[in-house]
Amino acid sequence: MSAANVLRVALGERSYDIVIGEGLLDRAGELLASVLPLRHAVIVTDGNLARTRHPDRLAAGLERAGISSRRIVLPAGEGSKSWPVLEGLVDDLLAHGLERRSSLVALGGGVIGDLVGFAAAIALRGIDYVQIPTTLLSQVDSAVGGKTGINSRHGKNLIGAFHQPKAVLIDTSVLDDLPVRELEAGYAEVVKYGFIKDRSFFAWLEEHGKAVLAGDASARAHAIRRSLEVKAAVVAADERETSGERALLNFGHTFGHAYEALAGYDGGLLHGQAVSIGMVDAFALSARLGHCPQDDAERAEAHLARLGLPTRITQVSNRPFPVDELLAAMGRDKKVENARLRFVLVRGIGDAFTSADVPETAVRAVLAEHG
Ligand SMILES: NC(=O)c1ccc[n+]([C@@H]2O[C@H](COP(=O)([O-])OP(=O)(O)OC[C@H]3O[C@@H](n4cnc5c(N)ncnc54)[C@H](O)[C@@H]3O)[C@@H](O)[C@H]2O)c1
Ligand SMILES: O=C(O)C(=O)C[C@@H](O)[C@H](O)[C@H](O)COP(=O)(O)O
Ligand SMILES: [Zn+2]
Repeated sequence: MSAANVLRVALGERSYDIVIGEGLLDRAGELLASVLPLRHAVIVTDGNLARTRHPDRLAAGLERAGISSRRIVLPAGEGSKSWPVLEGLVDDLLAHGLERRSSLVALGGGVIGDLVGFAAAIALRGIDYVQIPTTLLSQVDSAVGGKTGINSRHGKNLIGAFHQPKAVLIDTSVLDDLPVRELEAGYAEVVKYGFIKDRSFFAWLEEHGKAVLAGDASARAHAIRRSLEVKAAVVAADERETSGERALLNFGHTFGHAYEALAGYDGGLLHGQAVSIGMVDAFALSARLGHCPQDDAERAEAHLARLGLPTRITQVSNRPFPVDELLAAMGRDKKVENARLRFVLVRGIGDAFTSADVPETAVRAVLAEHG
């Protein structure tokens, strides 16, 4: 077991640590003791993870520090970010004597993290929870920042709450079990940080991205750490996405969420894949509007393609994605203000900004060209 490194998310009284290292599940009790006051935890995980050794490792790790646990296993997949699954989860918690000082532990990818975080936000008007992310996507993105929630038939993540975790425990070794397709999808959110904030990180990824996906421990550790540094700084600067800074983390998501909504949650299109395609659209839109050099747009797309990520919706779906339906879905984006869409655009790789000054004709042109 290698030494852990720690990153602080600075949010005043809601501040918390992200602890990163290999094999940390086995040390969960020692590392989480200070945030589990009742010495008991409810571990919520999904059916795929339940078939791995990780829930047992976590329970044993907690037990070693005298912390008992109970387990709830939910169905795997995006479909679980729904009212029925949320209701079942909260009902189970209440039926088993949940108390105000009880803590939930989300062991899983972004689906479990978003859902458990939301359950924690609303049960007894808010209890504590800890994130133990097990996918690349959740380790670099969803476990941090307190965006929790479920999907609606009206759109992605439209119901939820900001509710920060008490701690985030990242055991990078669990990624060894993650299917390659999931690893690649998570990589989209890694490269997003380079696109929006850090051109030299992007250049590093061009050189080492393949090693990250191949499981090279040192490359993986650097990619996760740098991603979290960017995310933690953005979240600390704009916790509730009010100043525009946090909206930068939504790069590619206005397009991506529209693809996900039209594909149907659990329709086989992964969030990271949709974000990859959406980021290519956002680069094309930025270039079309004269903000971004065409060379940068091409360099970004080439990298995603080389790393095995889709860059066009037609590569991952045979279904039609009519431009009017995509635009209607985009109109339900949470960044809409006065019925006007706000886009995250780039001046080039590493320099993102938001703009409401985007003619619909330009968006239509990008969608028509890329569909
Ligand atoms: N809250 C946020 O800030 C935020 C950020 C990004 C994405 N998200 C959300 O995250 C979700 C996507 O998360 P995801 O990509 O982690 O998907 P996921 O949670 O569905 O996990 C992907 C798959 O991998 C399996 N799995 C998880 N860990 C595993 C492991 N270690 N070994 C083997 N299998 C494992 C899961 O069972 C699932 O089948 C989307 O709903 C997205 O909207 C939220
Ligand atoms: O943390 C954020 O802020 C993000 O936007 C991160 C995104 O990667 C993530 O997909 C998030 O859930 C999208 O947020 P939403 O507000 O558009 O639902
Ligand atoms: Zn995302």
